[in-house]
Amino acid sequence: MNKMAPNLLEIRDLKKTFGIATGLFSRELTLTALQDINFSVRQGETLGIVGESGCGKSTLGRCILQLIAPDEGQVLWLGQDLTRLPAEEMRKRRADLQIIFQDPLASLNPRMTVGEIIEDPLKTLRPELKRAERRARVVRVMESVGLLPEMINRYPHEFSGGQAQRIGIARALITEPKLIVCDEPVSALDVSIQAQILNLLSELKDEYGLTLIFISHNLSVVRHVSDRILVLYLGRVVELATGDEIYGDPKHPYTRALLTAVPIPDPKLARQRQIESLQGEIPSPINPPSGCTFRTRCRFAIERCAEVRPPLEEIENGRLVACIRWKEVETERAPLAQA
Ligand SMILES: Nc1ncnc2c1ncn2[C@@H]1O[C@H](COP(=O)(O)OP(=O)(O)OP(=O)(O)O)[C@@H](O)[C@H]1O
Repeated sequence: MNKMAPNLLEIRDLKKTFGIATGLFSRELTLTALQDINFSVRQGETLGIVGESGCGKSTLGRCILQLIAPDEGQVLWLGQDLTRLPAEEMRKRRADLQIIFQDPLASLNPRMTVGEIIEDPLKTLRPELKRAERRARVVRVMESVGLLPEMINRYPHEFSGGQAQRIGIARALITEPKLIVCDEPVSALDVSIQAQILNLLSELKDEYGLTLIFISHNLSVVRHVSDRILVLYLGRVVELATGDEIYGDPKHPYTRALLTAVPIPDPKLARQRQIESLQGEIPSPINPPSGCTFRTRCRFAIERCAEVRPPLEEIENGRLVACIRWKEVETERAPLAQA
Protein backbone atom coordinates (compact mmCIF):
# COMPACT_ATOMS: atom_id res chain seq x y z
CA MET A 1 0.00 0.00 0.00
CA ASN A 2 1.24 3.46 -0.89
CA LYS A 3 1.29 5.59 2.26
CA MET A 4 1.20 8.75 0.12
CA ALA A 5 -1.93 7.63 -1.74
CA PRO A 6 -4.85 10.07 -1.44
CA ASN A 7 -7.83 9.38 0.80
CA LEU A 8 -10.65 7.68 -1.02
CA LEU A 9 -12.95 7.79 1.95
CA GLU A 10 -13.12 9.99 5.03
CA ILE A 11 -15.54 9.44 7.88
CA ARG A 12 -16.13 12.45 10.09
CA ASP A 13 -17.98 12.52 13.43
CA LEU A 14 -20.33 9.76 12.38
CA LYS A 15 -23.20 8.89 14.71
CA LYS A 16 -25.95 6.31 14.27
CA THR A 17 -28.76 5.55 16.73
CA PHE A 18 -31.72 3.19 16.56
CA GLY A 19 -35.04 3.69 18.31
CA ILE A 20 -36.06 0.58 20.25
CA ALA A 21 -39.72 0.13 21.17
CA THR A 22 -39.98 -1.41 24.65
CA GLY A 23 -43.67 -2.23 24.81
CA LEU A 24 -43.62 -0.74 28.31
CA PHE A 25 -46.00 2.26 28.01
CA SER A 26 -44.82 2.31 24.37
CA ARG A 27 -41.65 4.02 25.52
CA GLU A 28 -38.92 4.28 22.92
CA LEU A 29 -35.33 3.83 24.03
CA THR A 30 -32.33 5.01 22.07
CA LEU A 31 -29.59 2.58 21.18
CA THR A 32 -26.39 4.31 20.13
CA ALA A 33 -24.77 1.96 17.64
CA LEU A 34 -21.99 4.34 16.53
CA GLN A 35 -20.60 7.57 17.95
CA ASP A 36 -17.68 9.93 17.28
CA ILE A 37 -16.39 7.80 14.42
CA ASN A 38 -13.50 9.41 12.57
CA PHE A 39 -11.10 7.70 10.18
CA SER A 40 -9.97 7.68 6.59
CA VAL A 41 -9.16 5.02 4.03
CA ARG A 42 -6.42 5.56 1.48
CA GLN A 43 -6.69 4.48 -2.11
CA GLY A 44 -5.42 0.89 -2.44
CA GLU A 45 -5.51 0.27 1.29
CA THR A 46 -7.19 -2.61 3.12
CA LEU A 47 -8.66 -1.38 6.39
CA GLY A 48 -9.72 -4.09 8.82
CA ILE A 49 -12.56 -3.34 11.25
CA VAL A 50 -12.71 -5.63 14.28
CA GLY A 51 -14.66 -5.96 17.50
CA GLU A 52 -17.08 -8.31 19.24
CA SER A 53 -20.56 -9.00 17.99
CA GLY A 54 -22.78 -5.96 18.48
CA CYS A 55 -19.99 -3.36 18.57
CA GLY A 56 -21.28 -1.67 15.39
CA LYS A 57 -19.18 -3.12 12.57
CA SER A 58 -22.02 -3.90 10.16
CA THR A 59 -23.81 -0.65 10.97
CA LEU A 60 -20.63 1.22 10.08
CA GLY A 61 -20.29 -0.67 6.79
CA ARG A 62 -23.90 0.10 5.91
CA CYS A 63 -23.56 3.78 6.82
CA ILE A 64 -20.50 4.07 4.56
CA LEU A 65 -22.45 2.62 1.63
CA GLN A 66 -25.53 4.72 2.47
CA LEU A 67 -27.61 1.56 2.82
CA ILE A 68 -28.70 3.17 6.07
CA ALA A 69 -28.54 6.89 6.85
CA PRO A 70 -26.33 8.04 9.73
CA ASP A 71 -27.89 10.50 12.22
CA GLU A 72 -24.91 12.84 12.10
CA GLY A 73 -21.54 13.20 10.46
CA GLN A 74 -20.06 12.99 7.00
CA VAL A 75 -19.05 10.19 4.67
CA LEU A 76 -16.67 11.88 2.25
CA TRP A 77 -16.02 10.01 -0.98
CA LEU A 78 -13.14 11.74 -2.78
CA GLY A 79 -14.17 14.82 -0.83
CA GLN A 80 -17.89 14.63 -1.69
CA ASP A 81 -20.30 14.04 1.22
CA LEU A 82 -22.39 10.98 0.32
CA THR A 83 -24.86 11.65 3.15
CA ARG A 84 -26.00 14.79 1.35
CA LEU A 85 -26.10 13.39 -2.15
CA PRO A 86 -29.53 13.37 -3.85
CA ALA A 87 -30.84 9.80 -4.38
CA GLU A 88 -30.26 9.91 -8.14
CA GLU A 89 -26.62 11.01 -7.71
CA MET A 90 -26.06 8.32 -5.07
CA ARG A 91 -27.48 5.72 -7.44
CA LYS A 92 -24.74 6.60 -9.95
CA ARG A 93 -22.09 6.38 -7.22
CA ARG A 94 -23.22 2.86 -6.26
CA ALA A 95 -21.13 1.34 -9.04
CA ASP A 96 -18.04 2.60 -7.17
CA LEU A 97 -18.97 1.23 -3.74
CA GLN A 98 -19.97 -2.41 -3.38
CA ILE A 99 -20.48 -4.90 -0.57
CA ILE A 100 -19.93 -8.62 0.03
CA PHE A 101 -22.09 -10.22 2.72
CA GLN A 102 -21.42 -12.84 5.37
CA ASP A 103 -23.91 -15.49 4.34
CA PRO A 104 -23.34 -16.01 0.63
CA LEU A 105 -26.30 -18.29 -0.06
CA ALA A 106 -28.79 -16.13 1.83
CA SER A 107 -27.64 -13.07 -0.10
CA LEU A 108 -28.23 -14.65 -3.54
CA ASN A 109 -31.68 -14.78 -5.12
CA PRO A 110 -32.49 -18.52 -5.37
CA ARG A 111 -34.69 -18.04 -8.44
CA MET A 112 -32.00 -16.37 -10.54
CA THR A 113 -29.20 -18.13 -12.38
CA VAL A 114 -25.60 -17.33 -11.53
CA GLY A 115 -25.29 -15.34 -14.75
CA GLU A 116 -28.41 -13.29 -13.96
CA ILE A 117 -27.27 -12.63 -10.38
CA ILE A 118 -23.85 -11.37 -11.43
CA GLU A 119 -25.26 -9.35 -14.34
CA ASP A 120 -28.07 -7.76 -12.32
CA PRO A 121 -26.20 -4.71 -10.92
CA LEU A 122 -25.10 -3.76 -14.45
CA LYS A 123 -28.71 -3.37 -15.59
CA THR A 124 -29.37 -0.53 -13.18
CA LEU A 125 -25.89 0.89 -12.71
CA ARG A 126 -24.54 0.64 -16.27
CA PRO A 127 -27.71 0.88 -18.41
CA GLU A 128 -25.71 2.02 -21.45
CA LEU A 129 -24.16 -1.44 -21.87
CA LYS A 130 -25.72 -3.75 -24.48
CA ARG A 131 -26.77 -7.28 -23.49
CA ALA A 132 -23.84 -8.96 -25.28
CA GLU A 133 -21.35 -6.67 -23.54
CA ARG A 134 -22.99 -7.36 -20.17
CA ARG A 135 -22.72 -11.10 -20.76
CA ALA A 136 -19.08 -10.82 -21.85
CA ARG A 137 -18.33 -8.98 -18.63
CA VAL A 138 -20.10 -11.64 -16.59
CA VAL A 139 -17.94 -14.35 -18.15
CA ARG A 140 -14.74 -12.33 -17.56
CA VAL A 141 -15.58 -11.70 -13.94
CA MET A 142 -16.57 -15.35 -13.36
CA GLU A 143 -13.14 -16.37 -14.61
CA SER A 144 -11.47 -13.81 -12.31
CA VAL A 145 -13.15 -15.30 -9.22
CA GLY A 146 -12.46 -18.90 -10.23
CA LEU A 147 -15.92 -19.92 -11.49
CA LEU A 148 -16.15 -21.85 -14.74
CA PRO A 149 -18.12 -19.97 -17.44
CA GLU A 150 -20.20 -23.11 -18.06
CA MET A 151 -21.71 -22.62 -14.59
CA ILE A 152 -23.48 -19.50 -15.84
CA ASN A 153 -26.94 -21.10 -16.10
CA ARG A 154 -26.88 -22.91 -12.76
CA TYR A 155 -28.76 -21.84 -9.63
CA PRO A 156 -27.24 -20.84 -6.26
CA HIS A 157 -28.40 -23.97 -4.39
CA GLU A 158 -26.18 -26.06 -6.68
CA PHE A 159 -23.09 -24.42 -5.16
CA SER A 160 -21.07 -24.94 -1.98
CA GLY A 161 -20.64 -22.05 0.50
CA GLY A 162 -17.22 -21.17 -0.87
CA GLN A 163 -18.42 -21.12 -4.47
CA ALA A 164 -21.50 -19.13 -3.47
CA GLN A 165 -19.20 -16.54 -1.94
CA ARG A 166 -17.29 -16.40 -5.24
CA ILE A 167 -20.62 -15.56 -6.90
CA GLY A 168 -21.17 -12.80 -4.31
CA ILE A 169 -17.69 -11.45 -5.03
CA ALA A 170 -18.31 -11.57 -8.79
CA ARG A 171 -21.57 -9.63 -8.33
CA ALA A 172 -19.68 -6.97 -6.36
CA LEU A 173 -16.87 -6.79 -8.94
CA ILE A 174 -19.02 -6.53 -12.05
CA THR A 175 -19.54 -2.77 -11.78
CA GLU A 176 -15.76 -2.23 -11.49
CA PRO A 177 -15.99 -0.66 -8.04
CA LYS A 178 -13.22 1.31 -6.37
CA LEU A 179 -14.18 0.20 -2.86
CA ILE A 180 -15.65 -3.05 -1.57
CA VAL A 181 -16.91 -3.44 2.00
CA CYS A 182 -16.40 -7.11 2.91
CA ASP A 183 -18.75 -7.78 5.85
CA GLU A 184 -17.54 -10.98 7.56
CA PRO A 185 -16.98 -12.57 4.13
CA VAL A 186 -15.54 -15.84 5.45
CA SER A 187 -17.23 -16.28 8.86
CA ALA A 188 -19.91 -18.60 7.48
CA LEU A 189 -17.39 -20.77 5.60
CA ASP A 190 -15.46 -23.89 6.60
CA VAL A 191 -12.00 -23.06 7.91
CA SER A 192 -10.43 -24.94 4.99
CA ILE A 193 -12.26 -22.68 2.50
CA GLN A 194 -11.63 -19.42 4.38
CA ALA A 195 -8.00 -19.14 3.28
CA GLN A 196 -8.97 -19.68 -0.38
CA ILE A 197 -11.48 -16.83 -0.27
CA LEU A 198 -9.06 -14.53 1.60
CA ASN A 199 -6.35 -15.26 -0.99
CA LEU A 200 -8.82 -14.62 -3.78
CA LEU A 201 -9.75 -11.23 -2.31
CA SER A 202 -6.05 -10.28 -2.07
CA GLU A 203 -5.44 -11.28 -5.70
CA LEU A 204 -8.51 -9.41 -6.91
CA LYS A 205 -7.46 -6.37 -4.97
CA ASP A 206 -4.23 -6.20 -6.99
CA GLU A 207 -5.84 -7.17 -10.29
CA TYR A 208 -8.67 -4.63 -10.05
CA GLY A 209 -6.82 -1.94 -8.03
CA LEU A 210 -9.39 -2.17 -5.25
CA THR A 211 -9.61 -0.56 -1.84
CA LEU A 212 -11.11 -2.87 0.78
CA ILE A 213 -12.83 -2.45 4.11
CA PHE A 214 -12.68 -5.81 5.78
CA ILE A 215 -15.08 -6.40 8.68
CA SER A 216 -14.57 -9.35 11.03
CA HIS A 217 -15.01 -10.28 14.68
CA ASN A 218 -11.94 -12.47 14.30
CA LEU A 219 -8.56 -10.75 14.57
CA SER A 220 -6.68 -13.66 13.02
CA VAL A 221 -8.80 -13.36 9.87
CA VAL A 222 -8.10 -9.66 9.33
CA ARG A 223 -4.45 -10.00 10.28
CA HIS A 224 -3.27 -11.29 6.92
CA VAL A 225 -5.31 -9.00 4.72
CA SER A 226 -5.21 -5.61 6.45
CA ASP A 227 -2.77 -2.74 6.16
CA ARG A 228 -4.34 -0.93 9.10
CA ILE A 229 -6.86 -2.14 11.66
CA LEU A 230 -9.58 -0.17 13.40
CA VAL A 231 -10.82 -1.64 16.69
CA LEU A 232 -14.41 -0.82 17.67
CA TYR A 233 -15.91 -1.21 21.13
CA LEU A 234 -19.56 -0.36 21.85
CA GLY A 235 -19.77 1.85 18.80
CA ARG A 236 -16.57 3.83 19.36
CA VAL A 237 -13.07 3.59 17.92
CA VAL A 238 -10.67 2.50 20.67
CA GLU A 239 -7.55 1.88 18.59
CA LEU A 240 -6.38 2.44 15.03
CA ALA A 241 -2.94 1.24 13.97
CA THR A 242 -1.09 -0.82 11.38
CA GLY A 243 -1.56 -4.59 11.44
CA ASP A 244 2.00 -5.08 12.74
CA GLU A 245 1.44 -2.59 15.56
CA ILE A 246 -1.85 -4.15 16.59
CA TYR A 247 -0.44 -7.68 16.65
CA GLY A 248 3.08 -6.93 17.85
CA ASP A 249 2.35 -4.21 20.38
CA PRO A 250 -1.36 -3.62 21.06
CA LYS A 251 -1.91 -0.57 23.26
CA HIS A 252 -5.59 -0.53 24.21
CA PRO A 253 -6.62 -3.07 26.89
CA TYR A 254 -9.56 -4.09 24.68
CA THR A 255 -7.31 -4.82 21.70
CA ARG A 256 -5.04 -6.77 24.03
CA ALA A 257 -8.03 -8.75 25.30
CA LEU A 258 -9.26 -9.48 21.76
CA LEU A 259 -5.82 -10.83 20.93
CA THR A 260 -6.12 -13.43 23.67
CA ALA A 261 -8.33 -15.36 21.27
CA VAL A 262 -5.54 -15.52 18.67
CA PRO A 263 -3.30 -18.57 19.22
CA ILE A 264 0.42 -17.89 19.72
CA PRO A 265 3.33 -20.32 20.15
CA ASP A 266 5.26 -18.41 22.88
CA PRO A 267 4.08 -19.93 26.26
CA LYS A 268 5.08 -16.87 28.33
CA LEU A 269 3.12 -14.55 26.07
CA ALA A 270 0.23 -17.01 25.93
CA ARG A 271 0.04 -16.93 29.75
CA GLN A 272 0.07 -13.13 29.76
CA ARG A 273 -2.73 -13.07 27.22
CA GLN A 274 -4.80 -15.51 29.22
CA ILE A 275 -4.56 -13.19 32.23
CA GLU A 276 -5.81 -10.32 30.10
CA SER A 277 -8.58 -12.26 28.36
CA LEU A 278 -12.05 -10.72 28.05
CA GLN A 279 -14.28 -11.08 31.07
CA GLY A 280 -18.06 -10.76 31.15
CA GLU A 281 -20.54 -9.62 28.56
CA ILE A 282 -20.47 -6.52 26.41
CA PRO A 283 -22.72 -3.88 28.12
CA SER A 284 -25.93 -2.73 26.45
CA PRO A 285 -25.48 0.13 23.99
CA ILE A 286 -28.83 1.45 25.29
CA ASN A 287 -27.25 2.26 28.63
CA PRO A 288 -23.47 2.26 28.22
CA PRO A 289 -21.08 2.78 31.17
CA SER A 290 -19.97 6.34 31.95
CA GLY A 291 -16.48 7.50 31.02
CA CYS A 292 -14.59 4.77 29.19
CA THR A 293 -17.21 2.26 28.07
CA PHE A 294 -14.67 -0.59 28.31
CA ARG A 295 -13.85 0.10 31.99
CA THR A 296 -16.40 -2.43 33.33
CA ARG A 297 -14.39 -5.25 31.74
CA CYS A 298 -10.92 -3.72 31.93
CA ARG A 299 -8.41 -5.12 34.39
CA PHE A 300 -6.42 -1.87 34.22
CA ALA A 301 -9.37 0.42 35.08
CA ILE A 302 -9.13 2.99 37.88
CA GLU A 303 -11.77 5.36 39.31
CA ARG A 304 -10.96 8.11 36.87
CA CYS A 305 -11.89 5.84 33.94
CA ALA A 306 -15.54 6.16 35.07
CA GLU A 307 -15.33 9.95 35.05
CA VAL A 308 -13.69 10.87 31.77
CA ARG A 309 -14.37 9.67 28.26
CA PRO A 310 -10.91 8.96 26.87
CA PRO A 311 -10.19 10.94 23.70
CA LEU A 312 -8.85 9.11 20.67
CA GLU A 313 -5.28 10.39 20.82
CA GLU A 314 -2.43 10.14 18.37
CA ILE A 315 0.34 8.47 20.37
CA GLU A 316 2.85 8.14 17.54
CA ASN A 317 2.94 8.43 13.76
CA GLY A 318 -0.77 8.17 12.94
CA ARG A 319 -1.38 5.56 15.62
CA LEU A 320 -4.55 6.30 17.63
CA VAL A 321 -5.57 5.00 21.06
CA ALA A 322 -8.50 5.93 23.34
CA CYS A 323 -7.26 5.02 26.82
CA ILE A 324 -6.09 7.41 29.55
CA ARG A 325 -3.87 4.64 30.96
CA TRP A 326 -2.22 3.25 27.85
CA LYS A 327 1.25 4.17 29.13
CA GLU A 328 0.67 2.53 32.53
CA VAL A 329 -0.79 -0.54 30.84
CA GLU A 330 2.61 -0.94 29.21
CA THR A 331 4.42 -1.14 32.57
CA GLU A 332 1.71 -2.87 34.61
CA ARG A 333 1.53 -5.80 32.29
CA ALA A 334 5.27 -6.60 32.56
CA PRO A 335 5.30 -8.18 36.08
CA LEU A 336 2.21 -10.16 35.17
CA ALA A 337 4.15 -11.94 32.46
CA GLN A 338 6.37 -13.53 35.13
CA ALA A 339 3.53 -14.18 37.61
N1 LIG B 1 -32.01 -2.07 12.59
C1 LIG B 1 -31.65 -2.06 13.87
N2 LIG B 1 -32.54 -1.73 14.83
C2 LIG B 1 -32.18 -1.71 16.12
N3 LIG B 1 -30.94 -1.98 16.57
C3 LIG B 1 -30.01 -2.31 15.67
C4 LIG B 1 -30.31 -2.38 14.27
N4 LIG B 1 -29.18 -2.74 13.60
C5 LIG B 1 -28.22 -2.90 14.55
N5 LIG B 1 -28.72 -2.64 15.78
C6 LIG B 1 -27.97 -2.68 17.05
O1 LIG B 1 -26.81 -1.86 16.89
C7 LIG B 1 -25.68 -2.45 17.54
C8 LIG B 1 -24.59 -2.68 16.53
O2 LIG B 1 -25.00 -3.73 15.65
P1 LIG B 1 -24.11 -4.26 14.44
O3 LIG B 1 -24.88 -5.32 13.74
O4 LIG B 1 -23.62 -3.11 13.66
O5 LIG B 1 -22.89 -4.91 15.22
P2 LIG B 1 -21.79 -5.89 14.67
O6 LIG B 1 -20.52 -5.52 15.34
O7 LIG B 1 -21.80 -5.90 13.19
O8 LIG B 1 -22.29 -7.28 15.23
P3 LIG B 1 -22.46 -8.68 14.47
O9 LIG B 1 -21.07 -9.18 14.24
O10 LIG B 1 -23.22 -9.51 15.46
O11 LIG B 1 -23.23 -8.39 13.22
C9 LIG B 1 -26.20 -3.73 18.20
O12 LIG B 1 -26.51 -3.45 19.54
C10 LIG B 1 -27.45 -4.06 17.41
O13 LIG B 1 -28.38 -4.76 18.21
